[in-house]
Amino acid sequence: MTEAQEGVKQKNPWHRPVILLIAFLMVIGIVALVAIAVVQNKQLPQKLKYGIVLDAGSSHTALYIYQWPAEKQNDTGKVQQLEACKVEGPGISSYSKEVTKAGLALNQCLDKAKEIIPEHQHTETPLYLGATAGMRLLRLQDEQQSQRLLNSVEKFIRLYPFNFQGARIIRGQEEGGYGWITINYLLGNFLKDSGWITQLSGGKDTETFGALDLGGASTQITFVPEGDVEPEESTLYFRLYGTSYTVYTHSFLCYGKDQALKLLLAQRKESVSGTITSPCFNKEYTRNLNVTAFYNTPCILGLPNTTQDIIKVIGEGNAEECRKHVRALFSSTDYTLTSCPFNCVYQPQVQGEFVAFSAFYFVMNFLNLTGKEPLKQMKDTIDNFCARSWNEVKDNFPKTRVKYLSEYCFSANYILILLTEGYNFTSDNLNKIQFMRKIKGNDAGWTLGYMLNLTNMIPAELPSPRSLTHTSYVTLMVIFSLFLLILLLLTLLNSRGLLCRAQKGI
Ligand SMILES: Nc1ccn([C@@H]2O[C@H](COP(=O)(O)OP(=O)(O)OP(=O)(O)O)[C@@H](O)[C@H]2O)c(=O)n1
Ligand SMILES: [Ca+2]
Repeated sequence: MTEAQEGVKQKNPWHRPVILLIAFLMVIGIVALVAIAVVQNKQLPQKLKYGIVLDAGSSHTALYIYQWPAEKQNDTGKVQQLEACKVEGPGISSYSKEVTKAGLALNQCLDKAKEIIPEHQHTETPLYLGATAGMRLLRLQDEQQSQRLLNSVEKFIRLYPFNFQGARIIRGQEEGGYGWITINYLLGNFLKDSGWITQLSGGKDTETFGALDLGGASTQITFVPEGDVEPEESTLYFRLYGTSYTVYTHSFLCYGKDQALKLLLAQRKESVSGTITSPCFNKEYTRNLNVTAFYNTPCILGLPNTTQDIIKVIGEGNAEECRKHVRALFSSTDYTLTSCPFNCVYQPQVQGEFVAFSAFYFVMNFLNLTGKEPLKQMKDTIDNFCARSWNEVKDNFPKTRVKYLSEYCFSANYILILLTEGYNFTSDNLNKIQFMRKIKGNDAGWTLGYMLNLTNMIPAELPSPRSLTHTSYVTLMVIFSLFLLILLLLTLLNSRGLLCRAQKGI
């Protein structure tokens, strides 16, 4: 071996500790890259789970089927609505005189659930039935009858193979609270990014949206106020994904759209001939009311003072006048259960964004008023609609159900007054309300929140992260690639320098 060869060997770059360190770091870098890729792309076994909720509302019942990947049940936004089935006929409270029929009516939707959910999972699929304001009113009228009705419905549902968890009347506060959970869960507001990079940096809490629900027999408002929430009965405390929320909620029984219409018509004193005129229906519209059936609600104290069995309602089509009649509902103590609704019920100032669903959406969507139109434009649209004659309206919307169509003039004015004079939205913050029926393919309503809660699918604390979010994954990949590139360059530069020096015999 020549002296020069000996020199090159002695100065072989792989013999230097710095080069060994670089090589060691490169190996670590490669192992890290492979590990990240494996963790990120590992195929989780895809077992799907199912849950069923029956929403027994005052005007109708609907069955919802939810689905989620079993392994990810505590992640936010993983539960999806698979199916919504509308039960034929009215709400269950309408069957108080023929209780067995209430259960029977559910069979079509329950059969559908049996078809959709794989048979081997039927017995493990929880099924809940929650009844709302229609049943709350029936319970006030006749508690035993409402229990008999629920028992009969339960008996029928038990004929199905699902894991039935019982039928119950949910409280107004629960209805509001679960609606609020549903929309914020679907909007991803409880946790914007559950990736561990975000979590390590303290996590980012997002503002929640308030929830506005207008049913047939009650209406709910639920939101996180800026200041304190005072009365205990209007306060909900939630701890979700590591954040505590103090939420204001109130449910106004009798102030759903159908009961409010009854209150409105009960204000009118009928003439001797048994007719009532109302500015809240289109001109030329007439409706015959069966006095005992129509006024048979605990929201109205006593029947109207009439000898007639039938009262005829005649539309006048005047929105401005209609709003005056509606306003009276919010201050009147004559006919209502609650002696002092709205004005006397404590409510903190509305703040932040809101989602308004159910009848809020149906009515505003019909009038093309779901685009955050200014208050003036809302009023003009409603005024124009009410001023149209019933025959013209009917001809223009032949496909819309007459029951809904005939009430849009009243409903729109009711919504306007409820929002601005009941809940105290102003022309400045009315545009913070988004009227929505669905969020990412899921119906907005209390049912999803109810199921999430009862199946313990919303953890109080942050679940430990299992895999990376896409952002975290890409960031890590870029960092490690740069790291490897720099190491490679350093190695090249270093070995070239050494080689040159070796060749020169330095
Ligand atoms: N396309 C539609 C569907 C429903 N409605 C009306 O909207 C109201 C509320 O419907 P919904 O939210 O389904 O009420 P329920 O859940 O049945 O009532 P509650 O929540 O008070 O028990 C009812 O008066 C119904 O007639 C409407 O105007 N247009
Ligand atoms: Ca409802």
